Amino acid sequence: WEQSCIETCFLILPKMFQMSVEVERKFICTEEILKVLEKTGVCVGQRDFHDQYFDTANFDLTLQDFWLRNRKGSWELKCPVTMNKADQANGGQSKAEALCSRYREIIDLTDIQQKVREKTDEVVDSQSRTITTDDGPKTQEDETWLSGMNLKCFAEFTTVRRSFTLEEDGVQVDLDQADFGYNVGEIEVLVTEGEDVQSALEKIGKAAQKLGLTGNQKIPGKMDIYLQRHLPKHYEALMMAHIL
Ligand SMILES: Cc1ncc(C[n+]2csc(CCOP(=O)(O)OP(=O)(O)OP(=O)(O)O)c2C)c(N)n1
Repeated sequence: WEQSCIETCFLILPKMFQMSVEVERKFICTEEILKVLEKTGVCVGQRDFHDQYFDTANFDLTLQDFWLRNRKGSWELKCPVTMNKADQANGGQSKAEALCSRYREIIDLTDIQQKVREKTDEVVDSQSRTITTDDGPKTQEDETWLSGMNLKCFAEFTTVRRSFTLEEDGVQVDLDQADFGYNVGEIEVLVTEGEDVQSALEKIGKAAQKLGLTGNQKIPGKMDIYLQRHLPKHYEALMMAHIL
């Protein structure tokens, strides 16, 4: 009993708290929207960060909608979230959902390496190539595991981000300026995995209305534009696979 309590407290609980799902809607921030945001939101700060994104030469991760990045020295893996039964019963993708994206974020390096191995091994298996199992040391700074899994940096850029909070519980609005010349805003709500995503979508819908967002087209993110401009082959492969 004692052992299982220790495991729950030190091994399982911390990981449960890390399993967050990010629901977000991107938008192009016009002068009018900025005015409303500055009036109704609270600016919680400005920061800049450098992102490096990694994949294999065959785009094995991104073609499965997995996005591995290093931001300011920390590893993050964004994984696609499949629709649950309640969402399917709700009639599949609603209008609100069509404008939003949702990803599960893994930040524990061991979990990231395991998931990446799983995702790239599937591809390796199907092509009958040799599987590399020794991933090397597992510290945030040690990057030898990347070459062990044939991962290379394919994109890197710096973003200046201004963040605001809105009245709605847990709604954050970020205004990003990427150094390759693309500005994009996002309304974001974090939910714990398994929680009802519908309430997050509703909050995002209300925030969008408040800001006066019009149009019902999904707005491209920084990576979409980066790939389109700098890596057309990779971009085309992702478009063909309906990832972007
Ligand atoms: C609109 C849209 N954007 C990105 C993707 C896929 N995708 C490409 S790169 C990528 C990873 C990060 O994308 P994004 O959330 O746009 O970056 P950022 O805002 O800097 O991250 P945050 O600070 O919020 O964690 C994804 C999920 C998609 N399917 N649709």
